Amino acid sequence: MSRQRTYKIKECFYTLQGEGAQAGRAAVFLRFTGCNLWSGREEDRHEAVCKFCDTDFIGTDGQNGGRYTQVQCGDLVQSLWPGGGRPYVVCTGGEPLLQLDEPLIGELQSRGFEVAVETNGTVPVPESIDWVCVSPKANADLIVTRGDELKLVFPQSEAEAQPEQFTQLDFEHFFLQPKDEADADHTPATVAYCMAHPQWRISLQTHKLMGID
Ligand SMILES: C[S@@+](CC[C@H](N)C(=O)[O-])C[C@H]1O[C@@H](n2cnc3c(N)ncnc32)[C@H](O)[C@@H]1O
Ligand SMILES: Nc1nc2[nH]cc(C(=O)O)c2c(=O)[nH]1
Ligand code: SF4
Ligand SMILES: [Mg+2]
Repeated sequence: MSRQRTYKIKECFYTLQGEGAQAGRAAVFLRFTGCNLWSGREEDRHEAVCKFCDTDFIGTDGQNGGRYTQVQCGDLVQSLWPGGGRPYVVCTGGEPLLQLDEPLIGELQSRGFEVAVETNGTVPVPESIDWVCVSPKANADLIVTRGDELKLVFPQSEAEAQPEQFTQLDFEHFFLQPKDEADADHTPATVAYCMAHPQWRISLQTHKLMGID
């Protein structure tokens, strides 16, 4: 008996894209389980490559979470779109490119969806994706050097994660996104950097400001 591959989905929900050049646009978010830069367990955070993550991406216990085949995943995403407009799905995680592949992208596109990805840039990007957002991380090999937007969390102390390291790469948009941290407000420093370096725009996490997912 042949077994169909399944995708492990943490959660899937309909909201507005909060960040970057598509901020404000209605989107289905498809959050994949797992990441290559952190286990997702709080007790491992201090030794993770990526230490500032704001997301729970372990397991399949979120809203609409579960293991889905390609067609089931398409059904789920399509069921959350209200109709009208240009259907938009943002694949995120965790690191979505550990699982998202050409067959699933094709499945979503065949249902009329424009397919976006939020990636840390350490995993090759399938050619057919419509919108690529890369968010580089210090101490992680950046292999994705082109795309639609580069969205750097700011500040990061390491030399290799300074904004100047990325300005020659082949992206349409360059964003700095203030690092969301419990006891510090990094917005003023991000504002100052963008004003001093006009190639960069600020990306606020507007969903958090609006109190939506
Ligand atoms: C949770 S990540 C998932 C996708 C992928 N693993 C990545 O890192 O791009 C989604 C976006 O949130 C950003 N992000 C994560 N933690 C953040 C924080 N504490 N403050 C601001 N942005 C954060 C990431 O850099 C990325 O742009
Ligand atoms: N509304 C909303 N916009 C987002 N943009 C990127 C997100 C992510 O976690 O990848 C995110 C998210 O979690 N919610
Ligand atoms: S790479 Fe993305 S999902 Fe992974 S820990 Fe960092 S911000 Fe979170
Ligand atoms: Mg998020």
